[in-house]
Amino acid sequence: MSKSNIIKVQQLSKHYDNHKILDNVNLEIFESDFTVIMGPSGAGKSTLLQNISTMDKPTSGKVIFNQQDLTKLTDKALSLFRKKDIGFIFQSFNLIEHLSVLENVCLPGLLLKTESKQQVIQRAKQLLTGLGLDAHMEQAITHLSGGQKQRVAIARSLINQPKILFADEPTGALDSTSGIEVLDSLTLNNQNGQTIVMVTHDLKAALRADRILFIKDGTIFGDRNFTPYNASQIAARRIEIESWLQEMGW
Ligand SMILES: Nc1ncnc2c1ncn2[C@@H]1O[C@H](COP(=O)(O)OP(=O)(O)OP(=O)(O)O)[C@@H](O)[C@H]1O
Repeated sequence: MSKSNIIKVQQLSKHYDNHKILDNVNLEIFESDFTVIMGPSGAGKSTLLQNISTMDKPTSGKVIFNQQDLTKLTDKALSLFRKKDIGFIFQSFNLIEHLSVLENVCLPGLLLKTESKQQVIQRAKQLLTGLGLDAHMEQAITHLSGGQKQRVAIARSLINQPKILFADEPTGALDSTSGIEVLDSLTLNNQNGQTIVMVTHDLKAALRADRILFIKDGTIFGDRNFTPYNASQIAARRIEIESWLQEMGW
C-alpha cells in the first residue's frame, strides 16, 4: 500500500544575500515515516528543516500541507499552523527555566485554547509518564539532566498532537546514554504513528530512520528507504546504513 504524503515541497530554493543555500529542492514527506536528514556540515540540513517547517521562509518554491501552500499563509494562519500542526525540538531544548516541567509541557496546549485546562493537564501528565518523567512533573527545569530536559521538550512538542514532529540535532548536546533515551522516546512515538523529520550528524540517531535524505551542496543527493527500526537487528542495520552513507560521501 502506498503511503500518503503529508508535506510536498516543490522547487524550493533559499538564498542568503547572493548565496544559494538550497537549490530547487523537490521532496515529499510521508505520513508515519521517521525521516532523517543527514549530510556534511554547511550542506543546508537545518535550513531545509526550517523552511519545510515554516520557521523560515523560502526565497522561492512551495511547501504544500493539507492542500495549502504554507509559504502563502497569513501571519495569523501561520501562527495557528505552528501551534496546532507541528511540534519542534531543538538541540538546546528551549524550555522556560522558571516554569515547572508540567507548566512547560502545558503551555502550548493552553495557548491553543481549544481544550479546557484540565484536559491539557491530563494529556501533559500522560505524555510525561510515557516519557518516564512522572516523578519530575512539579520540578523546576533547572533541576533536570540534559536528557530529562530533552524528554520534557518532546512532551511539550507533542501536547497539541501535531501532525509532524521536527527535530534539529535533538541529541547534539547529550551524553551517549541520555541520547539513547531520547532516541528511544522518539522511536516509540514513531512506532505509535507520529511522523518525525529529524536533522542529525549522529549515526546512532540515523539508525532510527526508515528513510534517510542525504543533503549535499543544497540539493538532495541521496534518498533511501530502510526497514523500520528494530533493536534486535541493530548490528546489521548499522552496517547497511553506514555503508550507504559512505557511498554518499559521509
Ligand atoms: N541566517 C543566515 N544568514 C546567512 N547564511 C546562513 C544563515 N543560516 C545559514 N546560513 C548558511 O547556510 C549554509 C547552510 O547552513 P545550515 O545550518 O543549513 O547547514 P547544516 O547542513 O545544517 O550545517 P551543520 O551540520 O553545520 O549544522 C551555511 O553556509 C550557513 O553559514
